Amino acid sequence: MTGTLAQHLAEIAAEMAARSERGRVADYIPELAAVDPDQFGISVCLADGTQLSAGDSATAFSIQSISKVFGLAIALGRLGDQLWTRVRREPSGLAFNSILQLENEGGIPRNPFVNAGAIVTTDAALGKRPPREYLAELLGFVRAAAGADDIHIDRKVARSETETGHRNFAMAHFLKAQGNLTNPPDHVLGAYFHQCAIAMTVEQLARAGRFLAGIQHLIAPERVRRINALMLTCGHYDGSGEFAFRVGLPGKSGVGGGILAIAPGRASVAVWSPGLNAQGNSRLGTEALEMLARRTGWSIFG
Ligand SMILES: NC(=O)CC[C@H](N)C(=O)O
Repeated sequence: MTGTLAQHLAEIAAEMAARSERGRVADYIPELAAVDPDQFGISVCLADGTQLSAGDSATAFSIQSISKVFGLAIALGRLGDQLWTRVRREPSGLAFNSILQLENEGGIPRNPFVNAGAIVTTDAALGKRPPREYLAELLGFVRAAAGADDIHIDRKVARSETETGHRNFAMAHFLKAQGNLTNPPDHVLGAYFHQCAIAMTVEQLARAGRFLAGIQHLIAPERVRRINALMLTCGHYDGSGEFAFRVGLPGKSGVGGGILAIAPGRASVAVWSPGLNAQGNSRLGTEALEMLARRTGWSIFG
């Protein structure tokens, strides 16, 4: 299996390196606009402990919204099912940063992976603590999951988004007005922007996802199952249906071009290519996962 898998990964990386249509790098966060789109990396951790990688697998990138998965794990650990009184579990059918639904639906975000839902989840994970303390817990969790100490927050990316993230400020203030934030909006967003600015390689990210594949035990299996359900239905925003159709795995994307995909019981997979499709998900990352799922038969739908 590992021999053929290594071959699959090498072939996928070679094919992705040759693509000319690579999507558009996120430019609404100035610091991310400067990333070279000509990069691609993939890494897979298997249940037997093997890890195989190809392409730019040791280059750190901004994990952005993939961090929402780790933040959700921490919020659920602190609040348990109480979190679901403040955020729902339905796909939004709208862009990750859309404000439209929030007023219509009384300040209760559709799910923890759209920005509004992640802002509420971050507020819940913060509790009454200063953002610094929450970020230390989050980094500790990610480092423990990845088995790596050299994972850091890229402060330039965090600052870049703090200076330009006006849509997120608008949402946080609206949530506050609706009584769905306990902390001041700037504290919550300080934590949120810094969490999004965690930089990791696909090798580290694939290892950090093992607990979601059930091949490392970090949180209760019941929570793992639920986080996977949300990744499948909401992890790619208004591209979630298409991702389930093409790849058939729970996945979480970020505008840095990373995707974490989970083959339950089998593997944790991380891909990265900075160019995005119209829904803000990695264009080549999705294509690579589609190829991998087809070749391995890992789709959860058989
Ligand atoms: N989809 C994403 O990765 C979005 C995360 C980004 N930090 C934002 O809030 O806009």
